[in-house]
Amino acid sequence: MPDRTMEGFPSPGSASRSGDPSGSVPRSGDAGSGSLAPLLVIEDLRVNVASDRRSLFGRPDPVYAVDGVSLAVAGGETLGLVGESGCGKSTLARTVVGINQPSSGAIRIGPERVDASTPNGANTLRSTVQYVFQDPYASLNPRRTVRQSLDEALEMRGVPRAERAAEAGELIRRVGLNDRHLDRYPHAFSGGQRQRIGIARALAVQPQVLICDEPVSALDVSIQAQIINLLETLRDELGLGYLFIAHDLSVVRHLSDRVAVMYLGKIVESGPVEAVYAAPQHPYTVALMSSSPIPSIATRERERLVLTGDLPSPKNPPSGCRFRTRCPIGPITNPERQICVEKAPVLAETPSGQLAACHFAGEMSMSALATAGSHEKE
Ligand SMILES: Nc1ncnc2c1ncn2[C@@H]1O[C@H](COP(=O)(O)OP(=O)(O)OP(=O)(O)O)[C@@H](O)[C@H]1O
Repeated sequence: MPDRTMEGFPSPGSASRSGDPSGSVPRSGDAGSGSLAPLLVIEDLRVNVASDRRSLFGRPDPVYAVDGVSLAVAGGETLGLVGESGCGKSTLARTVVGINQPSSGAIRIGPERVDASTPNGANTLRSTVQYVFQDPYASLNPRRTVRQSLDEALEMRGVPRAERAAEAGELIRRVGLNDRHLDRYPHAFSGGQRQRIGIARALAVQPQVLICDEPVSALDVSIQAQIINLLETLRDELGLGYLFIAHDLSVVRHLSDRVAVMYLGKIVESGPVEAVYAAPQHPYTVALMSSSPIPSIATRERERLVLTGDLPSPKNPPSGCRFRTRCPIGPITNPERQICVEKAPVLAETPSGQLAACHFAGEMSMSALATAGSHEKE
């Protein structure tokens, strides 16, 4: 297994992890959990973010911020989710925990389909999947001490009152704080400590899956490493599955077994993290990777692929391939690229073992960037 350790991210657990599915071939058509039994399964999920209020002009047209996404996360593994701002990562994550309602598709916990709009489904989700927010301060009640916040979650789990103090102590120590922190309010803590408390609160319900939505991007770099290491340790010790959303590709690479790349509401590439980082098959992934300062995926004389234009709006996605308006493969006027205008590509297995949704998958590589049209040298 390749060494995934990096400066600032000592990784005691990852070297000995035997369940790494990097070499396994995911099921065709989704970003599946490789050879491990999936805990959380997202099937063909669509999420309409248009307001459903009627106006004089009737109901607005649907706006699918998530449009046909299938993913799976197994216990003890991390699925990284990357893509530029506005591609739908948070909408997907919020739908999985029941904050947003799906328009269609399914969410399963193991074999059981859960519907967050029913009391039973909401309960199942709350007790199995927990959200770790980018800003833990926003998720902690400023008027409650840490003990009170943990107590609430422990009560929800049905822990008897007499046992809660001991459990709260265990939880706070598990995240690297200590008992004297329990009777303080959130404002008394630093950002990193608050994130530890947010994680302790998530753990209090004994979830199986954590949705980590940019959990370290608001923290100082030195603190980021500590929180990443804590998440890694918890995953390995408790067998948790993580859906890990981040912009920092180095962090995603360090923590993830597999990675899924999202563009305008759809997964455009997914696979074992080493395969995707070493040889991205979708031109969007190539562009993302080329803009990231990760030494091992950069050529010696780094080439940077610069995408032109902004991410289109999900209100009005391009026909055919959604990436075609920014695709660096070649002019869309080329007759051979008509297919990109006419037909939406589906995720299909590539020779290198990952899935990519591109009619020309693999035609643009990191090493070919030097000959690509829109690139810069650093
Ligand atoms: N409640 C809403 N009403 C209207 N549009 C929305 C709503 N929620 C999300 N969107 C739109 O859906 C798209 C996806 O947003 P989302 O926040 O999920 O993206 P993201 O990838 O998580 O971005 P970031 O990395 O900046 O958090 C965006 O175009 C956004 O404007």
